[in-house]
Amino acid sequence: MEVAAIIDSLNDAQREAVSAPSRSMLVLAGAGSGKTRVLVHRIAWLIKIEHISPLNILAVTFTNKAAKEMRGRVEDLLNISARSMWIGTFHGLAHRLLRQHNKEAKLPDTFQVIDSDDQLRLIKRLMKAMNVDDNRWPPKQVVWYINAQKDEGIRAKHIQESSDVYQQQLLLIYRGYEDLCARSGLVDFAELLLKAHETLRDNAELLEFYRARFKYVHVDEFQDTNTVQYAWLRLLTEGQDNLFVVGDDDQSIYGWRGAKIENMFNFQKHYPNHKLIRLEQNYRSTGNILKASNALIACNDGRMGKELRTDDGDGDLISLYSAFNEQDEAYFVVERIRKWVAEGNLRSDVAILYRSNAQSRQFEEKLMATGTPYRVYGGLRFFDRMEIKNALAYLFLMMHKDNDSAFERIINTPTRGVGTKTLDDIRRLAREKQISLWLAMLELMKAGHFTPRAENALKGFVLLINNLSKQSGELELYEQVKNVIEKSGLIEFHKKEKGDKGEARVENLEELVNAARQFDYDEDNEENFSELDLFLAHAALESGDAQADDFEDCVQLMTLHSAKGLEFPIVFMVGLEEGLFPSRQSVDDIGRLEEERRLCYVGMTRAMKMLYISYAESRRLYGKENYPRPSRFLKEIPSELLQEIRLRANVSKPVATNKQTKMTIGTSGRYQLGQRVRHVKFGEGVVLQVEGEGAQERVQINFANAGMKWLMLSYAKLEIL
Ligand SMILES: Nc1ncnc2c1ncn2[C@@H]1O[C@H](COP(=O)(O)OP(=O)(O)OP(=O)(O)O)[C@@H](O)[C@H]1O
Ligand SMILES: [Mg+2]
Repeated sequence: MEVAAIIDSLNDAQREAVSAPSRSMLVLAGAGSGKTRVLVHRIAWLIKIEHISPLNILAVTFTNKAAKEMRGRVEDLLNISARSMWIGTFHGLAHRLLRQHNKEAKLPDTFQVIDSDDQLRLIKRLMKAMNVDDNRWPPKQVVWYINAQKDEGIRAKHIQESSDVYQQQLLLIYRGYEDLCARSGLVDFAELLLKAHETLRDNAELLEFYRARFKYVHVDEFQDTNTVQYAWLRLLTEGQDNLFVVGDDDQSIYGWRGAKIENMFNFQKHYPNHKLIRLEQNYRSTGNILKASNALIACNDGRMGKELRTDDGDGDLISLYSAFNEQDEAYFVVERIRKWVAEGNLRSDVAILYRSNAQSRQFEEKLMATGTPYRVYGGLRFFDRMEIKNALAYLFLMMHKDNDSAFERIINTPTRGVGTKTLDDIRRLAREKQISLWLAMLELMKAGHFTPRAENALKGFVLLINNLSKQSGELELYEQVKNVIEKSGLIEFHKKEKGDKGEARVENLEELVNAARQFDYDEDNEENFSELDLFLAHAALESGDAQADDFEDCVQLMTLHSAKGLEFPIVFMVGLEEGLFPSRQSVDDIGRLEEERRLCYVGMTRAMKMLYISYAESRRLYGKENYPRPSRFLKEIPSELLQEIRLRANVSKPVATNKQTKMTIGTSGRYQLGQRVRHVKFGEGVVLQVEGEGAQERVQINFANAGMKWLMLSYAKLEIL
């Protein structure tokens, strides 16, 4: 009976993987073949049938959302709580380990995690202090360099001095950055992983402890592990033959961030006793979606080779829409969604997937204009929003006065009359004496260095922060947050802002109080850390998708990267244009191009029932009008699987009746969307929008040679073609 509950809903190959006697295992299989499902059922099997304690199980997933889901599904299968099981992302688990063993890790017990944004600020400040030319060494590239070293397990001390000026400077900055972080107890994301690895590697006792504890180690999306992550897994499992990984080489999409597809080959070498299981049945997508995805990925070389089939029918053809421009593309998508919802379906069935975050705005605007609830995953995460980061900075600073990045953020937010000169003086002293900005400020105040006006402003600030920290001891976590956003003046500050923006910021700040109220840390051995500290670490690590569950039924927007592992009945994959997808940077490099193709494969295989692909004939990108060619990936999909959507029948009609959108057909009725016209001077073009009435009637036309133009109809002589 119990066995049945765990393996009945699996096919033979899945069952074999789930119920195999303990040993290392590689489940190598394409998208939607049930790899993640196998992982969940394997864990349930170990606990229920093999009577393994959840304490002995470690599971690494790719996102916090996936981790939550995994825990939930195991609990559902077993009807028990799996709280004691370590399950999370590599970063989350590394953080947990470092928190519990900060002494062994040589970190102060109040170390703080900084996100990529903070990291960039820190680098910028450091480079300024070091007088480094940021044209020659752009800070973003410096950050990239440092993280790339850390992902490979390389510290500054491992790098040889170089006679190359450029390289040598990078090394000096890396060194300076390591010192700065060590001095101020700051840990960036790459550092979390590296430090977690070093801590285990260099502490035999600790390593023994964890090896004995984690008898069963599981990894989802193994193809996207980087060097340090894999080294960490190896340390934990050495000599134990208990590493259970699932992955798909065709879905490796984080090479640009240091992920090593080779880890899949390395695994086979390092765990010679492993069992290899292939899953070949796809349970997610229709036959046509699968055929199209298979054909696309077949264009890559050097694959490990996999077959995928489905017992499902062929389903609909894949719809292809060629839009005039990015606005038209968004109209099309949003109208299709409205139709879907009007037919009684859920909005959350629909995902819009794009290559770059900047593409989301068009869709957001159209969704907003039509009153369609939506949610953007990734992108600007809740905790990354400016007002939230400001509030968090107050919390940081009241806990840790030496947190310079928090200090910089709020010393004059809300504005309190601290000028650049005052701040520069503080920075200079801090640099000279190697002390925190906070201390430097106090010293200068004591010395009577400032003008009375600046002095007053700073006094107010010191009083505020000191009072906040004094009060914090007596308050619940959410009360502390509430106290901070009120007393700091942040709420007032944003209330005074004009328009919706300020209002939205105030709402977000209030939402932060909610987030604190709901914050629930379910981990043991946390005596070192206050609840507020844990909350702040959570804010740095949380990828923003955890809150999604609480929202109403909404359309899901996300980048292709963040769609990994997920599935949706309807997928719109947009912006299939050369230079966007594949990205501009990848088209000249075969390795990167193949990674883009895998990303396209990931996108297509998210779709269960319907897949829409679109591209725009003209697109504003980075402030410039472009006329891109359709993506080469479109040609790699067999044409008999594609169905082109004709514009007039599908777009102009529903849009025309919708008063909330700006697109109207115009009062004269002479011009239709998509109407081809000729202008004496500009030549041939296509009508995109008509606005206004009578003498004011204007029309927007995309001319093949002259680009986009608005013309007054009463003047322009247009010939209808
Ligand atoms: N044996 C099965 N019977 C019915 N449904 C299944 C079976 N195996 C998997 N599924 C379903 O198929 C879908 C895809 O499964 P899952 O997400 O585990 O695939 P995956 O291999 O992890 O995909 P990806 O590579 O995209 O991460 C899910 O909805 C899952 O519940
Ligand atoms: Mg999966």
